[in-house]
Amino acid sequence: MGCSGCRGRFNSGKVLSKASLFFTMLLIFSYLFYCLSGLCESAARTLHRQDNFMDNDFTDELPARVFPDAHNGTDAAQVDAVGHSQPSRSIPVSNTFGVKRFPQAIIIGVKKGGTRALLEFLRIHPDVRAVGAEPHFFDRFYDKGLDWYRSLMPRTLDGQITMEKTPSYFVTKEAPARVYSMNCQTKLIVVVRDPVTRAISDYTQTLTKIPGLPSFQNLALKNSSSSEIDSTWSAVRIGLYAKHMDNWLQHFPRNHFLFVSGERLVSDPAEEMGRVQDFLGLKRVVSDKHFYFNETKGFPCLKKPEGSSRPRCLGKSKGRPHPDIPTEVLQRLREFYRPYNQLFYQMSGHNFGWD
Ligand SMILES: Nc1ncnc2c1ncn2[C@@H]1O[C@H](COP(=O)(O)OS(=O)(=O)O)[C@@H](OP(=O)(O)O)[C@H]1O
Repeated sequence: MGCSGCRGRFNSGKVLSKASLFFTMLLIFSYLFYCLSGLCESAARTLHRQDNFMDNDFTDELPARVFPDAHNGTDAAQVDAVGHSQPSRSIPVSNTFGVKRFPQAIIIGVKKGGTRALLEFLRIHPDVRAVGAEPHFFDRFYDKGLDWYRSLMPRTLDGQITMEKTPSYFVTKEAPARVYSMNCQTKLIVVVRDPVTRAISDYTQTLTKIPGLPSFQNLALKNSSSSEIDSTWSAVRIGLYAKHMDNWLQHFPRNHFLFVSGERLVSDPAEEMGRVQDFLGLKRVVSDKHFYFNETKGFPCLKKPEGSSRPRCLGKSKGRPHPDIPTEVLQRLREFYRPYNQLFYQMSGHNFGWD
């Protein structure tokens, strides 16, 4: 009895353990099948993405070294329709699939051109994976070595493109040779914007950090009695696109570059994204169905993705109101930039119509 009871228990135990083994195997196979069909990867990416579309004065300017979590978005804030950050509630997902690769494409500039918008729009694409924060490897942290740089990259599966954006590369003398020595096939994207508005945008950003900053006109002109532009001021110098481009063209052929219009990225993001996807050899997945114009923000934002409660705009540091600048100073700046712009139109093969 005891024995049969035991046997009985043993038998039912055997049945139970067989059943549980069967269900465990079933679970493992289903999970493997799910992952092999790429679904678990995209689920993980969805969670990362929701975290990564955040206020960018925060991520843009924080190098990877200081805040490594910004790269996978695990400690990020979410941004609502008008750019208010909210604490992230999603579960961090550790993604161990794929391989960390050097970026095949880099957004190298220009500062305040619309680089964050471009990167975040690209991240909707299932074949693009990008670092959240700016790595600043080719300008500030080059001595850390290529292995350090690669370690910052997200893992990618075959066929996916790794990307990063650091707008200061465009104006860094050493950057072209350094990028070339990493990979001479690197695709380079430059988001350009009218250099006058770009300078004001740059100044507006500095003003938020240094409230007692002299006026724009004080900094832009060599002295108050002359109308000579001070091209040593970084806000002015960065806008000499032809000069910086010349440095890049010493190392890379023209067909390695794509010039994105910062203005059109705002007025017609889908069209501009079409060009970018073609350049990267990607299927045109990001299209007008992903965007809507947010009246409060005054900029295009991403439509509410499936399963998310909120549409997504860039953070409040993107699309700040600019101070009024005297007309004669604007006029003077336009004259100053005109010859450089003309040269840049020739170099890029595109007239951006800033004059
Ligand atoms: N969709 C959308 N939403 C918000 N802002 C947008 C968008 N598209 C382009 N822009 C413009 O991007 C400008 C900031 O450029 P960057 O992201 O390159 O700045 S940074 O260099 O990374 O600091 C930012 O400049 P400011 O308007 O001067 O703030 C915007 O004009």
